[in-house]
Amino acid sequence: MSKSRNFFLENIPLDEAWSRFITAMEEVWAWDEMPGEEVAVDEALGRVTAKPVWAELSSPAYHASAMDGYAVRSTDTIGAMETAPKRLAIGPAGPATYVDTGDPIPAWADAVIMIEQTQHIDEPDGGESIEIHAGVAPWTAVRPMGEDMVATELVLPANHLLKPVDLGALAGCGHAFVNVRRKPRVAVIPTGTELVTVEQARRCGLKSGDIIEYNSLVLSSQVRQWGGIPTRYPVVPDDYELIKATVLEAAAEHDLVLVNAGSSAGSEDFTSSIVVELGKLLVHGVAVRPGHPVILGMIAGFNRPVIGIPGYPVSCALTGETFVEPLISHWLGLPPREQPRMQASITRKLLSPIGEDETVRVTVGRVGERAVAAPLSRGAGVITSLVRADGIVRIPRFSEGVEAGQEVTVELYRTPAEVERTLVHIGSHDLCLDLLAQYLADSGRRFTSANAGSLGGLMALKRGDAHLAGAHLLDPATGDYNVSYIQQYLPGLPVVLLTFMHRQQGLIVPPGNPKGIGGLADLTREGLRFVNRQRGAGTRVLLDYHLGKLGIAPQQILGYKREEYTHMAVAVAVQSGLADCGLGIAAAARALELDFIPLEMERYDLVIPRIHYESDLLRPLLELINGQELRRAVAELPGYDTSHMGEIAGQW
Ligand SMILES: Nc1nc2c(c(=O)[nH]1)N[C@H]1C(S)=C(S)[C@@H](COP(=O)(O)OP(=O)(O)OC[C@H]3O[C@@H](n4cnc5c(N)ncnc54)[C@H](O)[C@@H]3O)O[C@H]1N2
Ligand code: MOO
Repeated sequence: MSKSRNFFLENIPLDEAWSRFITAMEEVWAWDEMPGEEVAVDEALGRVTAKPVWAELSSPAYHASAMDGYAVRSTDTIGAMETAPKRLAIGPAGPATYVDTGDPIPAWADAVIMIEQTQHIDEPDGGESIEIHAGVAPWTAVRPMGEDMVATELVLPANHLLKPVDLGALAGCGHAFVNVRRKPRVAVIPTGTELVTVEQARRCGLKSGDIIEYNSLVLSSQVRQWGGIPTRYPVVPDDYELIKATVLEAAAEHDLVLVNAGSSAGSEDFTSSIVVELGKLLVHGVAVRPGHPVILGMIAGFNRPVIGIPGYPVSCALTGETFVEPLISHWLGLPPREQPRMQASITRKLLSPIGEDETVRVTVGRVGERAVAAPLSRGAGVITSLVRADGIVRIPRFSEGVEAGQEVTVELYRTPAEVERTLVHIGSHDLCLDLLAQYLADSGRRFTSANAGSLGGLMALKRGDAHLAGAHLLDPATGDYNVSYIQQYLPGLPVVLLTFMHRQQGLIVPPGNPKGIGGLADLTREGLRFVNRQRGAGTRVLLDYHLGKLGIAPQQILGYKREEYTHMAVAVAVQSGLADCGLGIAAAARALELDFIPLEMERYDLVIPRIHYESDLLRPLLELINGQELRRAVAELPGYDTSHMGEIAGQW
């Protein structure tokens, strides 16, 4: 069998891929629901019934008193009135007998009178009785036998996911054990010579090319969450025979084998060839993105399905959701999981290739009357895009994308109630916003932030896509920040300009400043490579302002046209040696242990439309900005000054 690389990736629509997979499983009975097994009821939470459950015993098993009081015959109480009370002697055979809530009522009784509605009388003859002032209807305050469950009655159907109350009902009607579907056993095999465990990384550090292995952690946790039993295998290096042997061993003992990475066309991507050798390759390449190079196949002999899961972490997690979850649900007799959905307006244009269903991760919030969805990073390696995602939007393969402002359906990872208490920030990003988010969480608010640069933030406010925008736009003419930009770009929109903090901008240089850079005047030096920020970024405006003052033209600077989108990206360019310096904030330099040459404290404001400024939703944010706690936390970060925090720098 050839061990050569497989360059051929198909583009099979998702429905077609599923139908091939299901047909192949049906042929060998691998698509059948899992068989049942008996488990004790106190072990059965989250399991799924394999058979209907019928009550063994009735509950209650006798006519029970529903109240503390006296059991009576209802006929003995007829005629009792406020003006003509009746007396009933207390005795074991009636006409009145004391019972507690839950006690069986005597066979002769058919009702209970609550103790508060009786008056106790000591009779002269030493006997006791009660006086009642109203008659009672039959079965008053009595829980008749079988009120809850009658023996032989259906208590739970088959294919029912057991909740805590279900377990109570099962025990209550006499079941100590319940027949539930066996949990599917799923092997999770991470492959890749570059992979190291997080423990190894902590012990020995990371060498260039090392990647911390965590996809198997994600996949096995997904499997467990969806009701299967994962086996997380140790990393198998990129060795054809080793991977093959592991897959075979796993197939013998599991219902499903997941092989992670090695799914595409690289020199060490063996999974598809191994599936061909061990059984049948059904699909290699599905028309979805991320997750395109997915492999679906069957291992002959054991008749086990195998899924080759792409290595990129986002592709891996989404392939789990797309293929593993529905399979486990089906085996357990459950319908595929359905996320709550909502309509939202997308905050920016998204282009998407025709021919592939694309899954875009978004944050979601409600800004005024509109729900808005802001796209997160589309990189298949950016696991934090899934961590931060409030939901996903699917762009169908027939479409070229969506326009800004277009309505889309979001499949939510959160509850709609969480979306309602979300503050949406679009604008320039700063570390302090993360701090703000932490503090806001204590007040029950979520804070999502999309980095669109200062001007991008103002544009988002104009479209009604955000509650607030962080901005640090210097006006070269006045030396003031943001005011003239708001007047120019947001005419007619009532807004409040609230100062958040001042932060140190300066030149980020390698440790020890090897090129001896002293300031912006040095940027024109022969051979010195600069890295710039994108147009519309406040930092870029600041640079241009100072270059103007120094009489330096952009053409004089090598790398002026090389643009990065965040402070961190600038710092990374310097750290990796791609540039000798870049303009950015002190915090970014500090994060990568780079040196920093201070240039100027710039003002960073929050631009907030008045309608949101005065809303209940934003009140905790204003309280934080005006309080001491957040101020102290920001002041502790290097390069920040909080002496103007909370001042109103303008309002319109
Ligand atoms: N020439 C082509 N190259 C690639 C194609 C293609 O069609 N033609 N497809 C791209 C797409 S799309 C994806 S998705 C990836 C899939 O890659 P593989 O499944 O072959 O996985 P690797 O290349 O081994 O790894 C990709 C990436 O993910 C990291 N990784 C792998 N396993 C883990 C793990 N267990 N935990 C954390 N991270 C992991 C790995 O180190 C790589 O960085 O292929 C594209 N290329
Ligand atoms: O399919 Mo890959 O998963 O797009 O990144």
